[in-house]
Formats: sequence, structure tokens, C-alpha cells
Amino acid sequence: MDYRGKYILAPMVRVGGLPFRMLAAGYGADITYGEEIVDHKMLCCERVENEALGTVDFVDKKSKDIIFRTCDAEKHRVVFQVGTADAVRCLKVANMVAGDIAAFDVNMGCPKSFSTSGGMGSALLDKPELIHDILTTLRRNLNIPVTCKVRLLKTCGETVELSRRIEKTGVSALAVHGRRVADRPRDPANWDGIREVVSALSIPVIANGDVFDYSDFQRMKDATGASSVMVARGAVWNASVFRPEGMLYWEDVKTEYVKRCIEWDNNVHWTKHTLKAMIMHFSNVEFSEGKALTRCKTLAAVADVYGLQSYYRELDVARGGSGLSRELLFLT
Ligand SMILES: Cc1cc2nc3c(=O)[nH]c(=O)nc-3n(C[C@H](O)[C@H](O)[C@H](O)COP(=O)(O)O)c2cc1C
Repeated sequence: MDYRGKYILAPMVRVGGLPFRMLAAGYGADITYGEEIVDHKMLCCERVENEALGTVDFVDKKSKDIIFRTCDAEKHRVVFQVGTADAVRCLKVANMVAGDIAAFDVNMGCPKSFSTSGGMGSALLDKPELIHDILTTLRRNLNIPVTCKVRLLKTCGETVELSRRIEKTGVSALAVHGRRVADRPRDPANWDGIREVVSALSIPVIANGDVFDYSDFQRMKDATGASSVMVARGAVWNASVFRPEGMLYWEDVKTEYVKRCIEWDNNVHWTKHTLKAMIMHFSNVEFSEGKALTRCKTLAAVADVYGLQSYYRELDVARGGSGLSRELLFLT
């Protein structure tokens, strides 16, 4: 995987499933990260080849929930992001997925308590020895690129020092979210802070924070000197942010997203969550569309809200009545 000159879909919990990644890639995303998945959760999974859908699924052995779904078409660009605080567990997860992905990333930036309370996410930023242990273990044992994603530390000097230590582990790239742990999403991302890291390192740096428009990708590259640029919220609000020709109307992008969810038989709860995140930016989930979505219990019902019931049925028939048709049985 070459990390230079790439426009990248950021990891996003409950958003970055296969349908959203394929949607973003269709609009031009070069690399697409999956959502962070905690190592313990992955270790309860088994790898299943889903012939009806043409996907590889990592399925929880007990609940049968699909924890990670991918497919051949994205194998060269999908990055699996793990939440971990332990090198051995992390390597076990990496070995499970390495044959199905392009690169393996460790989340060192999440400030949410569900992550930090387990010593994961941004809690790792205070533990450079553990970071070293995790990254060198992965590097020694994997044949695919290993990367990590961090936030800025309290001072520029601290961020640069940690970034240099990370570089020494042999990672292929470092993603830097230009906010500190205490910053809120509404606080402006500190592009100058990212530039300091870029100046100090030789490996590609992926700059992240406050890209909302296609022109922002180049603006951020120019301002930071970063090799590549990553976008999160801008992509949720309109995944066609990756289109060089300009963004498409957000309602049309939303309908395309529903089609991708039907195509890849997405979990209905995740589908609704992402659609609501899209709606919230431009409108209000208390309006009729949001209320109709809240009532949906199946993907077929979501398809109905967006006038895609025949699309849903066509795909189901084409698959000879697989996972989708099972869902329809519940409806009748
Ligand atoms: C809905 C949502 C979910 C996120 N989940 C993750 C995640 O799983 N892993 C991660 O490293 N960062 C996660 N983030 C942080 C983003 O990847 C990104 O660093 C942050 O939103 C800043 O980029 P932006 O200004 O383009 O939104 C998430 C952000 C959002 C909005």
C-alpha cells in the first residue's frame, strides 16, 4: 500500500461498514478504513465465506452477529482498525484478518471512555513502551503494512517526540488527527500541529481534521505538507466529498447509501444510525423521514422509506433468496 497522494475515508464506529466504504470508494476514496473493532470482540469471531453475498464475514460464534464484513473488491484498499491495549491479543486479531485486508491500523486516538477505560485508544498515548511493544510485535509478524492513528498531545514537542518513537517501530505511515484529547469536534483542527509532525518524520503522515469539501484535501496537504489526507465527518455528511467534479446532492447520496446497504445486506441498526447521522447534518431526525426510519425493524422497511422496495426484491431474487429473503419472511 502506497500512502502518498491518497484521499482517505477515516475509521468511524457504526458508520464505516462495507456499504459506506464501497460508497466512498465509488466516489473516489483511495483508501477506506473500517470502524475500530476491539480485539476481545474479534477474538470471539470465526471467518466465514459468504457465497451468497460474495463477502468474507467475521461472525461472533455465539450471537452470530457480523462484526466485520469485507469483499474482494476492496481488498487492496481496506484498512482494518483495531482497539487494543495488548500486543499478543492484537497480533492474534491481525493474523485472523491479514489475508483479507490491505493494511492493519491501531487506534491510539479515541478519547471515549469505552476505549480509554480498557487502556485503549488515546489511553495508549501516555504509554510509549506499550505502543512500541504493540507496533513492533505487529511489524515483526505481519506481511502487510502496519500503521497507527494518534491525536496531538498537549505540546508540540511531546507530539513530535512520540511520533518519532512510533516511526522507529517501522510503521508504514502515521495518521494524525489534529486535535488533542480534551478538544471537542467543534474545536478547529490544528493543522499547524500536524505540520510539525510532518516536518519531523520521513514516513508518510496522513493528516486528519476539518476536511469538508474536495478543495480542502489539497488545502490541507499544502498547509501541513502531509502525504495524504483523511476525512471523517465531511464524508458522513456527504460521501461524494471525494469527487473531483464536486459534491452530489446529499439526498441522492443518501439513497445510494441505502442501495449499498441492500447490496451488502447491512445490519439494519447500523444502516439507521448512519442515515440519521446524514439527516441530522442537513435536516432534523424529528421530521417524518427520521420518524419513519425509527420505526424500521428490517432493511426491507428501510428500503421502503426510500422508495427502493423493488431494488430490494430484485437483489433478493437474483441471489436466489439468501439472507435478504430470510428478512422478508419476518415481514410477511
Ligand atoms: C461517527 C464517528 C465515529 C468515529 N469512530 C472512530 C474510530 O472508530 N476510530 C478512530 O480512530 N476514530 C474515529 N473517529 C474519529 C475520526 O476518524 C476523525 O479522526 C475525527 O472525526 C476528525 O476528522 P474530521 O474532522 O474529518 O471529522 C470517529 C469520528 C466520527 C465522527
